Amino acid sequence: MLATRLCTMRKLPSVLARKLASGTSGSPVLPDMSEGHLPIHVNNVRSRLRDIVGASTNWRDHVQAMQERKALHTLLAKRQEDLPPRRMKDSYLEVILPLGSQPEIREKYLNVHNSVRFGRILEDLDSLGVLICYTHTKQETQPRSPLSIVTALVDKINLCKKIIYPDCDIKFTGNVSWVGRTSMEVKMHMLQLHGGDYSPVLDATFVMVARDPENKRPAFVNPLIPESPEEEEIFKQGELNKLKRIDFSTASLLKMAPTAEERNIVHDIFLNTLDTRTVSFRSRKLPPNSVWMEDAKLKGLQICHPQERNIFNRIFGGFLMRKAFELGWATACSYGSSRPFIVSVDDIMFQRPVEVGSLLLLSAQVCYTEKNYIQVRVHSEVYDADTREHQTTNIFHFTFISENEVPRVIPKTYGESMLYLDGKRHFAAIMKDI
Ligand SMILES: CCCCCC(=O)SCCNC(=O)CCNC(=O)[C@H](O)C(C)(C)COP(=O)(O)OP(=O)(O)OC[C@H]1O[C@@H](n2cnc3c(N)ncnc32)[C@H](O)[C@@H]1OP(=O)(O)O
Repeated sequence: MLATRLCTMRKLPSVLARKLASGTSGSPVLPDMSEGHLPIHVNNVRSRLRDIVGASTNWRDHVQAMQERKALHTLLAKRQEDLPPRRMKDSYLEVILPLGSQPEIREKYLNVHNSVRFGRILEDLDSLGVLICYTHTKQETQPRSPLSIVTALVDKINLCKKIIYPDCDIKFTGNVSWVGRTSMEVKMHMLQLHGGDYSPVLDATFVMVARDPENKRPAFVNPLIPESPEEEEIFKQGELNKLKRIDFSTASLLKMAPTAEERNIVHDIFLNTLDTRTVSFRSRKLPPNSVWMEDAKLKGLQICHPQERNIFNRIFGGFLMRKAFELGWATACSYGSSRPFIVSVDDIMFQRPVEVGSLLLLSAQVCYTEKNYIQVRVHSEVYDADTREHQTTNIFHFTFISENEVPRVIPKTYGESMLYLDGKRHFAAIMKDI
């Protein structure tokens, strides 16, 4: 039994590893070092971003820096057609996180299990994604970019390694893979050095949106021209991803009733939890090896200090992801009573910016389980203490695999049943992907 479980855990990553190695995950754009694309040290990514937009390094100067950015408004293109098209390789970047060769930077990335904190990787991916978009939209004649490029969506991050080693160099690569009018899809890959070779660890797809210098209205970005049949394929996939996202959101359980099959699932769960000794719809009994959904959640609060701001003086998306991931991980850990490993992150929507000074409330809920897998949803909202209003800022979806088989999570109310079905849909989409 145990051997079968271990096999399942190993099989999942190797399938993705083969996909990554064969390039089917969308990375045929080759590094073109001759065009000046030298690898960047991870510590320089954010300083480069600050230079590109002219962000202040001290919070006390942020109002003045924002005023100066306002003046860049005149540099925005009036039509997308006025902007020169770019190739995929124009935005290709490589970033090195030298955990092996520079031990002094390890501490920031280390967790207590002697592996790398995935939350830190989320932060690095977010900064790199934005830098890739600035590289795509760079105009040689403009020393400062008038664009404010923000993360709108983490479409997916699929991992093919359970452990990220804290003492081996990491390389991130990525480029813009699809462009709309004001939005850009970015594909990124992370590899780790073992025995002289870099092997794949994860691949990620983010969507970034360009806004005006005050971050109030959308702004046009340079078109993207695919140059080869492989790039045509990647571009087409970007188009399909956009349509898939629209379909997924149209069929959202917040807008539409569940399908007939899903309704049956919910009703079966209801019947299985009725107490047969009392003829009542109200008397519910937890089946063996199960946990009520209401007992499978954790909450957290974050005060959003200026230290966590991004280059636009809002809270850094990577920080929000790290906090949500860590709460999600703790929830999975406490649920499964063993160490969970992240398998996939999908569909993180950044619905509205989080202002510096906000009170950020995070709620993590185990919403679906299957064998060793735990699907966790983290909801984040800002709370305005003056008006007592709550506003949702993000929804995060994380899939973990636990070392042991976990109990089934059981919804009791209709609302919980919808969360369960939403978690099941996310889980099914992930399993199809890997
Ligand atoms: C260190 C530096 C890092 C900096 C990075 C960050 O930290 S950023 C911080 C974290 N992120 C944020 O704070 C962003 C918060 N969210 C927002 O501000 C907003 O929701 C948004 C700007 C993303 C979208 O605003 P709107 O919905 O009003 O935008 P609008 O409808 O005009 O659409 C503009 C373009 O975005 C696309 N778009 C909007 N939401 C999308 C989504 N969830 N997934 C995919 N694409 C999306 C649209 O298709 C359109 O593209 P086309 O025009 O191509 O058709």
